Amino acid sequence: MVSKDTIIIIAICAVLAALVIVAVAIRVVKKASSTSNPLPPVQPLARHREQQVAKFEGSLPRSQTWYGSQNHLAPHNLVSISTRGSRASLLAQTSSPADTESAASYSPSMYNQSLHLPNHSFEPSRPGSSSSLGSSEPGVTSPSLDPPALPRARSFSSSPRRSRPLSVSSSHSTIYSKNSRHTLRGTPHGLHSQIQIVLPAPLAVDRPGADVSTHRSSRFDGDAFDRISVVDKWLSPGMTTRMTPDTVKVATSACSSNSIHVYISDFFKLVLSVIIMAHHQPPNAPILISFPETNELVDSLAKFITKAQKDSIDKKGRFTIALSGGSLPKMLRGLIDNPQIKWAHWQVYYVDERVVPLDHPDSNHRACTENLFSKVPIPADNIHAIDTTLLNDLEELSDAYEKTLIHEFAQKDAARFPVFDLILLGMGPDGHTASLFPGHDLLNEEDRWVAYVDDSPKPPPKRITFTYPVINHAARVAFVAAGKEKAETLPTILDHPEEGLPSSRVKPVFPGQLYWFVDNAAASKVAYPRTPFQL
Ligand SMILES: O=C(O)[C@H](O)[C@@H](O)[C@H](O)[C@H](O)COP(=O)(O)O
Repeated sequence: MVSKDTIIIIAICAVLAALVIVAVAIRVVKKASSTSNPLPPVQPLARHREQQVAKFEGSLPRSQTWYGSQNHLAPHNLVSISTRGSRASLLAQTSSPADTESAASYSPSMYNQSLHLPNHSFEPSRPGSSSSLGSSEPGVTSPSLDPPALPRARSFSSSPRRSRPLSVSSSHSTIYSKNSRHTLRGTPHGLHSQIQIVLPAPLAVDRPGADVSTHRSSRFDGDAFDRISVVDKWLSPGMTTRMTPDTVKVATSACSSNSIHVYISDFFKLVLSVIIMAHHQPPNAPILISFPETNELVDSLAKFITKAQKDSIDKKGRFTIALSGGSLPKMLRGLIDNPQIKWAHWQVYYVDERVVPLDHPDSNHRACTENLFSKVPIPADNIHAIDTTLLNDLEELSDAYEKTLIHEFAQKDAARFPVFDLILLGMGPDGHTASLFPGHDLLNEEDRWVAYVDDSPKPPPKRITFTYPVINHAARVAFVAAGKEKAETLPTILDHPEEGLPSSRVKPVFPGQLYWFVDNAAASKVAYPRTPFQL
């Protein structure tokens, strides 16, 4: 069954190939007629580029004309697709409103919502959009959860930076320059995960306040740098480009023999952008399910997990799940004596774990074993605990756990990051989740899959933890938060994500879905709309 995306891509390619043929035919005709027709007026975008080239060349010493491109998709440089009715087109700063309205679109009506390049913000799902747990109330959309302002990192000690697992490349690339580290952001299934194009300097956008010299001294870290992709980098801050078939036709038909390569390269960048962004969707809005009593929450959570494991096993023959500690293990008792659970197909990991022996009272593995695993027929080998021979070396311990993830995922899935079928999280009174604590440097970790802290504000101090790149690539992430002691924090997490608390930064990349299983006591002060529990 050909997927919708594939059909979109094929349609777009066919249209664009036709345009290329038209452009080449026009060039041939022009050459044949060899009459000197005046070029059409330079398009706003092309003019902007000429100005940029002149500015850039003026700023370079004679000897240096090329440098590793620095691609940093600052939000205002985003090229985004949005629809007007059934029309989709790349938004642009157009010379006149008329241009806006007259721009033909070439995409079918399947684009029924704004698509934005990765800026890590939730777009409210469309009112009445369906979810695997039933649809939200018609007409009620989730409040937009804007990207959080990153709090100033406190001086916690945590995992020093190291490149990602070598055997599995992530889609986040880090370019180190002499003076500073620039990290390319992008949702690993999004812009950065498929394409590698390195453009010469003049085509790289000037990041606000960027020091051009930094660019020139940039080096690509062989380990960390595995791919870079650019959208049209000539978009000046605040400028977006609307490229429509009309504009593209003009661009290609304007080609003279000595400039056709420029327009065609723009043309293919457009093609690339359209195809890539046709694939990119903003994260789904969280689904909040609140239960009057904890027991109802436990039963519904068990049904939810049962369905998730069935879907995964039916599709892949296995179910990968990661568990948190704290009160979560007790909330899993609904899985005991459940005949629908195929324990032999489960692969269980820990979202975080205290660096203590496995029989220590603080061990999450011990908590999960006492509350669940000792009561169900799950093979011991399917439970992946930490290597307690490495308790005295946090770096080695976190590396070793990361390697177990690589073994599980890198050799079975084509994804660039481990894609857990389900990750179960708790939320601490300070808004922490896993062992990711407010203001901690680990909140900004984009390369490591597993990191460590040795000064956790929640005892015990030494822990290893998944990082956001892993958490935010799961197919499903479910927070479980119950009790009135969560009532003060939950409104900040769901109603004011801009505060940037760690739990607010859990935003599974599309099509991942985030759920909150809470009781009414925890949600008593939350404004965020509830969704009825439905499988
Ligand atoms: O190892 C841990 O401590 C947990 O993974 C931690 O992130 C926990 O989920 C929260 O602290 C919430 O704990 P409670 O649910 O017990 O409040």
